[in-house]
Amino acid sequence: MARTLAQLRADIDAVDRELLALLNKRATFANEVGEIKRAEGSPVFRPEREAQVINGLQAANAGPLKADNVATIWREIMSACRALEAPQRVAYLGPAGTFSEQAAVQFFGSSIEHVPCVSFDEVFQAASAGTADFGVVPVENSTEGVVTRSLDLLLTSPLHIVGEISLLVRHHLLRKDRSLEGIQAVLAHPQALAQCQGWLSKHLPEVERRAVASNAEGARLAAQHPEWAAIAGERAGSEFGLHIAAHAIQDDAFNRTRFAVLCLPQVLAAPQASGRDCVSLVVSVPNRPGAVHDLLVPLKQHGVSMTRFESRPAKSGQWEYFFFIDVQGHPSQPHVAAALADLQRLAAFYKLLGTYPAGD
Ligand SMILES: C=C(O[C@@H]1C=C(C(=O)O)C=C[C@H]1O)C(=O)O
Repeated sequence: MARTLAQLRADIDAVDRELLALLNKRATFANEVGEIKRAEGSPVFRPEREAQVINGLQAANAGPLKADNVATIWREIMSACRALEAPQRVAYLGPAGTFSEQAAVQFFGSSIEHVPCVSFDEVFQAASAGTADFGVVPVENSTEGVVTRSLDLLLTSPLHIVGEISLLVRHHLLRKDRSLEGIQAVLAHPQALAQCQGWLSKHLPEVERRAVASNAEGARLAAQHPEWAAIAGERAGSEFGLHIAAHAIQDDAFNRTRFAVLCLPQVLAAPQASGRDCVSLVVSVPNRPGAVHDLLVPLKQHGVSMTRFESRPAKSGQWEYFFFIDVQGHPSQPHVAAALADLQRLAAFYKLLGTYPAGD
């Protein structure tokens, strides 16, 4: 005979008690791991280990839970276990409600200490000076391309990349009012204004577009000035009590932003191989014909695939460039190590930005 609602709920309650006991047992083990790490002076956060835990569980998952949900649940479990070892302080472009904050929470789980900053420069500074253990900054958007300030800061920063996360970015027009009537200015971070320029030109062609330090800052100001609207995500809207006057106004429905997770090598050295890894580096080449072509030959020769190639002006006034390159693999793999060694030999400037488990 089918069980009643009350019986099923009693079964769920019993399972929850078992889960709670098991989760606490897991947390006790993590605490012990923390003691060993403290004695050794080794890092609390081990992204490659967390990636292996999630990949292993997804492979073992018999369902009906979906693989994505398994990842989300365990990311939170590991975040709580990690916080027992030591709280991780994470810097990002604030205030509360930014996509950077969402990226930080999605990457580290919600058991972190938030260090909201007013600019990307301050995020780098907080993580370099030790006010935060990690920094999270956007590096690339699928509509607008690279986030130039982040790349320029990476070039000279002592921080290295230890992880990445990509978010689907949906921008809404947020306002005290629900209508588009009487809007005198639209406030947002320049990246968001650029990602919505088609919609703005069509629906609010005469309205001033005003760049502010972050989308959440725009939302905060729009909450105080009913004649202003902000472009930001849902998180910022609810944070500042605004209505969605127009939904998903970004020009590309699949608009995504990729964020890099940064820290000092003393906080966390390059993560070991997780099985699905990425290497980021920046190089420059001598200003002669064929130099860029020559640089890429070792990648082909050693069978290393390149997933990104971006150029940034070297600011020398000489039409010289830095190239930001991502390749698949880990330096512990001989073909990757050989390709990187060749690259280093050919480049006039070479800096390894980081080795880390590949994001989604
Ligand atoms: C428990 C550990 O510390 C942290 C927490 C983990 C977890 O909860 O599984 C995994 C890796 C670390 O980020 C560990 O290193 O094994």
